[in-house]
Amino acid sequence: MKVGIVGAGMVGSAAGYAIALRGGASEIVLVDKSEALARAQAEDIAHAVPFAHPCQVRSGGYERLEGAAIVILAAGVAQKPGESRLSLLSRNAEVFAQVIEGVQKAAPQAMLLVASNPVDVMTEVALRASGLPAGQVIGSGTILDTARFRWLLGDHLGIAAQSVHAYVLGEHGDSEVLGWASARAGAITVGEFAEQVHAPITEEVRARIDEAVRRAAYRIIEGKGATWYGIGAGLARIVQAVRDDQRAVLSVSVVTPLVEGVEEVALSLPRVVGAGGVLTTLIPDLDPSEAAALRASAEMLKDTALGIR
Ligand SMILES: NC(=O)C1=CN([C@@H]2O[C@H](COP(=O)(O)OP(=O)(O)OC[C@H]3O[C@@H](n4cnc5c(N)ncnc54)[C@H](O)[C@@H]3O)[C@@H](O)[C@H]2O)C=CC1
Ligand SMILES: CC(=O)C(=O)O
Repeated sequence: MKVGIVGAGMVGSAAGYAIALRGGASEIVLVDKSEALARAQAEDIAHAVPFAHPCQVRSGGYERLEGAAIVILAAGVAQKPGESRLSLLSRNAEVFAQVIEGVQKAAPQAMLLVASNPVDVMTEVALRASGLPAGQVIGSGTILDTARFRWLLGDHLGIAAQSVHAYVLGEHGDSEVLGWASARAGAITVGEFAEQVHAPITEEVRARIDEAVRRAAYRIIEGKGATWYGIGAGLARIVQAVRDDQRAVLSVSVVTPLVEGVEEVALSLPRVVGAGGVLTTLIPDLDPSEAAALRASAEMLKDTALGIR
């Protein structure tokens, strides 16, 4: 499968690298407004290929995206320390107007996988600009926040993150909702698991994990200027689910007909992802405070998206 990546900065290049290491594509094409950057990133990633799986890694203009099954959109500006994701909206919406036109000329059928922030609203921007079906314009949404949540829960419980089934819902951003009520460790609730291993999830533990997930990007950006490994791996995970028609349950963002009374809003819920893109959306159990928080997140995203229509 051919995968395009527009925006060969930290996120785009990390995604390309992770896809190459996972064997997620037969060809990867990097496009950037800086051709020199795209060329250098492609050459560097290609040098990892002999240690991984056969894959062509190239760079070039939009025309080189012809035949791509999926194109990752990671172009635009990123947050500066202390800046919120939502503050990037008008600048990145302008970038997307050019980028989506270029992608669609070369690869009109390609599924779009949006990473640029604010990713939920940018997913809606990409949907409206492309005219593709909603399930084929996928935002990485909370795939990264969910990974952070699972990692922290696994660490607290002393088990692999892979054995923790828990999702972050709503916005990929400050209003996101950690789904504690539906969280499972193995086949039991995280609360029951925590009691059995004598590591109770007290209010203090819960608050610590919530803060660590919600503020992760701010902390990492303060320390190293940007985040890229986690999202690179998350984007590669979504590509693999599509490529292999895995029907994996992943928390990703698509424009959703109805969430907690809010219509037509892009946000994250657990969704079945396969060859056709998002195939099914799942509504997890929510306690009343989670339902209210999800509604507030959906309303905020809806209002923000209406502001740029
Ligand atoms: N969804 C998520 O979980 C995450 C999203 N992000 C977002 O991803 C985006 C990219 O972040 P970074 O890679 O760190 O930024 P970066 O600045 O390293 O890379 C952005 C790239 O976009 C390119 N670009 C800008 N305008 C363009 C245009 N019109 N056409 C083609 N290329 C263009 C730039 O030349 C640059 O190479 C940001 O919006 C950031 O907030 C970052 C981390 C996680
Ligand atoms: C930057 C960003 O969106 C993240 O690391 O969550």
